[in-house]
Amino acid sequence: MRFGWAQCARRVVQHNVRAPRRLLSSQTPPQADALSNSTRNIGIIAHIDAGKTTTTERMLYYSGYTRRIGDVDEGSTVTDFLPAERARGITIQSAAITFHWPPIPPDSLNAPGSPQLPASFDATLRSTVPHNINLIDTPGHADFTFEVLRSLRVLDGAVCILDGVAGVEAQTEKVWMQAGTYHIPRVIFVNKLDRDGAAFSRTVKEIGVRLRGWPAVCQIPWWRGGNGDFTGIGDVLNLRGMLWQAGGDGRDVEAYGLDELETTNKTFADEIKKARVALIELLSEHDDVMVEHFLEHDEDHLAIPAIQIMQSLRRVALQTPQSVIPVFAGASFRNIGVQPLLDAVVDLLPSPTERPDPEISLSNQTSTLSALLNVSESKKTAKSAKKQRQASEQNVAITEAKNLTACALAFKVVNDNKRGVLVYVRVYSGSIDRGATLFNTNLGLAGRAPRLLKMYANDAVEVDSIAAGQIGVITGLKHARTGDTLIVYRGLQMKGSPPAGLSTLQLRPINVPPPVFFTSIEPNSLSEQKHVQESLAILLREDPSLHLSVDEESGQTHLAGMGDLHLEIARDRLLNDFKAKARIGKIEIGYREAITSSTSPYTYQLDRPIAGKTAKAMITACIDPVDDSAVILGVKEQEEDAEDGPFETSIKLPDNNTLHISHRNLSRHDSASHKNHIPPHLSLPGILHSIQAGASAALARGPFNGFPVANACVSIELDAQAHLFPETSPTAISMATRAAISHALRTSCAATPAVLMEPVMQVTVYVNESSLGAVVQDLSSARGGQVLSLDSPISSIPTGSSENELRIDPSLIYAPPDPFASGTGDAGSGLADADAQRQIVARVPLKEMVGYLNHLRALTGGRGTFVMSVDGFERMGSQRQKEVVERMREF
Ligand SMILES: Nc1nc2c(ncn2[C@@H]2O[C@H](COP(=O)(O)OP(=O)(O)OP(=O)(O)O)[C@@H](O)[C@H]2O)c(=O)[nH]1
Repeated sequence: MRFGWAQCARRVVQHNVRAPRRLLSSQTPPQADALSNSTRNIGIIAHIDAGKTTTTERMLYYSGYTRRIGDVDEGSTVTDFLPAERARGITIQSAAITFHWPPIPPDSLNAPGSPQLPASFDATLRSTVPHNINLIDTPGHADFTFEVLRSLRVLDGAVCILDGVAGVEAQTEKVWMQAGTYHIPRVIFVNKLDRDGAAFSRTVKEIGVRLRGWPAVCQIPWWRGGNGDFTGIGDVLNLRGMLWQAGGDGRDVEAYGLDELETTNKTFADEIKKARVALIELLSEHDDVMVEHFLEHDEDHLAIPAIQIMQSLRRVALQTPQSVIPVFAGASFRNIGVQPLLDAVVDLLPSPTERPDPEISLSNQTSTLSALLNVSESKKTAKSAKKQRQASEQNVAITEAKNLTACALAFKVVNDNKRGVLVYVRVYSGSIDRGATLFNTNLGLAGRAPRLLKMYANDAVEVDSIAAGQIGVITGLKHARTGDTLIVYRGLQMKGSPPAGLSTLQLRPINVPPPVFFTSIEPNSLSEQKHVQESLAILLREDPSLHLSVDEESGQTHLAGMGDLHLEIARDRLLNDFKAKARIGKIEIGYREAITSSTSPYTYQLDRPIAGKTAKAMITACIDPVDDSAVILGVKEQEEDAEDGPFETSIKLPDNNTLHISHRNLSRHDSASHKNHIPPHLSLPGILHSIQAGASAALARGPFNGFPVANACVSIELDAQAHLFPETSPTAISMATRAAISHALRTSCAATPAVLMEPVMQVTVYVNESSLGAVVQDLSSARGGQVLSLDSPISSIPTGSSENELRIDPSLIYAPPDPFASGTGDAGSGLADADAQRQIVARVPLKEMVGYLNHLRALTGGRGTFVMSVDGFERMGSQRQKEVVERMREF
């Protein structure tokens, strides 16, 4: 008998909805709450090539957004729309697309309002009502980890796609853990089960061991004909087999009930029952309500209704930390398994209203957004003068919070050829209306939002507002960058700013890792310079993990980034997308240099015209090395508040540098005393800002070989009466600071030479036992690395979050047998075999890791993989340093 899934298939076939853009423009916006509840902000995460884009294309097709399925290999996908992505077949930028699942029926396209949600989902699956899905397809390549991180911040849930042949790969593990640190509930889709060598069972066991969660197998593969042909799935919740028509577009699906399967394919029917028992047992261990259902149904695993299982799965998937991971199966390239995955997104992943309150920082203190909006939270007594002051600033913010009408995070900036710069935002509270004045709390600037858009990959629809919980785009913002917080404040004027405390409100910022590769950029001619600079400025707004500096001596511009592919893509975008005419140098490793001796204070006096106006300023600077041979990655810029007394402040700069500014005659917090010392046309915050800008510029180019300076403490002594004049402008202060510090750097280097520091990576290599010796030998001898640990993945669980501490014995995980697996138990899991997988963790200089993948593949018969991230910068030995310096001279 055929039944069940056909109903769902019909839903897809019949509702062949066109792109839903008409819908948004014609429809009355639904109530914000209902909209939030029916919204899923989800990301697709995985290792490179697992099939994220291929799966996303199917999602768009089945939802009715596209009328044909895009193909990665033909370069016709919707989400990978950049020419560089299409040319390489990889995702570089996370694309944000909105669609509905299940699709909105064509006959209700013009109906007013959005689909009504039932009062409760006790008796109905969520996936029976159309939901609004904002999906972000993220890159899988390690060079774009920052792109993934900034997307994770705005997601409420994620689908992790695994390659059923490769299993859990190195980058998957990394992104999985990153999503875990943001407490993002995740489901897994084991893809590519149609490929030769696909091993669902081994993959499921790897999920348990390497992703450190209990896999809840919701579907099992249906291999037909005894030859491993993957044609459908066994639906463990609904106890049925689902068969996709071979070679079709995936809309023709037939369902076979357990009774029918018992007669036609008993082994498969038995396996579905076994999977059901395992699922109920697993859920009962983590969900008391499931235990009750089990008892109510006379301890019959097969008698529990699918809806109760789905509700239980949802409860456990939303637990923090997530210890149960729902697992689905398919082959998106063959159009198998994508619709049930979409149902799972709606049924199992949370709506924005079910997510933890977003973290904020306010006047250097962390809190949450709802605590800010809830005045009572603020009235905490503070003891020290410093704390009282901070509390009072916070109270200002909190009493004024009633006027905060929206708070959003700009998580992505894209330059669109047709529409100009698009700023993608996630709104966390209130609603941004068209024409609203937004205050950027990172830049301290106000700007208007003339147009608001909803994005359908590279297609856009204009909307009147973006409500809380939604992802949308603002056009026309001149300065907003990725990572900036935008607020709407009642009564805010374009030139004004919100009250003191509120103007410092920031949603959780992301630390940008230090760049480790760089290249030089030179405009082909003077007339090209402006366009090259403007194009670079847009690239930097889009991607804060790119860094720009100008080498004063050679006049060259240096662009630094996270990896060679990262810079290669930036170069392509500059030359091909922005049509900038420039010469781009070779990609080189970004070293740092550290001074080794202190200098005495040196005063630089600037007295020359700037832009036709007389400019004067004096700055006294000295510099000390920080006694630390390895730079700890501390790139967060943070101003530390000094206690009361003479004015003193320390600002942490990237690369373990510190800027210390003092002024004997000023009091830290008595602004009345400032008026007596600081010329009226200047302000203390403005002066500090100019000094910081000058210091950053000076430290960007070291005295030894022009690499950025690391591990230095710069002290600036400011004497407003002696150093500031009526002709002193912020630019003059910045230039004088830069000159004073550059002089100090040269003095130090002349006394004792500076030393070079090189980026050292933490490398995790996954190899089979048989290649372990060769790889360890290569890492530690040929590459000068230091092996830190050598484990089978099961015993190498890092400590940290409690999620990471979950250890799972693979023999306790249920997984159906793979068609060609041998032996029992862990057969095919790759975990108990003699040639089991091993994990090597080592610290290796980045220079030695260039081109490592090919070498590793040669050493391991193509089976080894690795991930790496910057661990810090370390002083180089003199021979190594000499070689690098000689090579740099050629460069
Ligand atoms: N046989 C088979 N191939 C697949 C399947 N899904 C994806 N592929 C192929 O795998 C390759 C990578 O697919 P993508 O969708 O680009 O993978 P991705 O995860 O988006 O890759 P990045 O964005 O570069 O990380 C392409 O050649 C796809 O055609 C599948 O289910 N079966």
